[in-house]
Amino acid sequence: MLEELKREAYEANIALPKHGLINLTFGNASAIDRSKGIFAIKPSGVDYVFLKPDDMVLVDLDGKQVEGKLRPSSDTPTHRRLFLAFESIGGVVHTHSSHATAFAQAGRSIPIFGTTHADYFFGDIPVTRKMTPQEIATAYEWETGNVIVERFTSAKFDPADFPAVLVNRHAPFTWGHNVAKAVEVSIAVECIAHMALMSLQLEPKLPTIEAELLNKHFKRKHGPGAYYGQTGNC
Ligand SMILES: O=C(CO)[C@@H](O)[C@H](O)COP(=O)(O)O
Repeated sequence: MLEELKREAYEANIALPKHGLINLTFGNASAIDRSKGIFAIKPSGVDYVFLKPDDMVLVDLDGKQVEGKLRPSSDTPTHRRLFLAFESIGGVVHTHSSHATAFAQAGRSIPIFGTTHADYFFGDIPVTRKMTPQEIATAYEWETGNVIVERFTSAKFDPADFPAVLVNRHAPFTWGHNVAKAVEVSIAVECIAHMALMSLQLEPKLPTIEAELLNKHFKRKHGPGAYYGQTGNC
């Protein structure tokens, strides 16, 4: 069932190590078929080297596993929470890319210092609050999705303008109109985080980008007729 969806999710998952966004079995990617309310996600704990398209696990939006011999990713409830909250997205990616994860572990958003950043995000890449001991001890992965949704709802962020978040003490989650776009955003987040870290080393008091430059770069990429194709490494 849904062979094409499983293939799409598979391609996104194997792209993560190819772009240096994860090590070992960290990270996961998922793609949703909105017409069926089913998403395909990486199986838990399987080395990316051994992954096959048919290993992808199918889960519905109620959290029920509808197909797959293997256990779905441990982060499946987080992906599901995001698919339910952000109805325009078609794919979610979670990585542990080093520089973006450094900002997440430090509880820092990624400040917008330049046009590379402004091409993808309409401002700083936000970080969530820390999760409470209660949230960690109960439905941790679902609550991880909740703190992301809470961050976006409280700031009135449009998930299309900010297709990424840093989960405090954890790592980045990204999304897009399809999972290939979510992979591209994950590549951009890691590039931008690395540049931001180096910029802060060069100038610890560096102010964020001027509004006119942000508007010019973001709007020319995301305005009417903008090209949404996938690019390679940053
Ligand atoms: O958040 C983390 C680790 O902190 C995840 O990246 C897991 O390591 C992925 O686990 P599975 O998808 O293999 O269950």
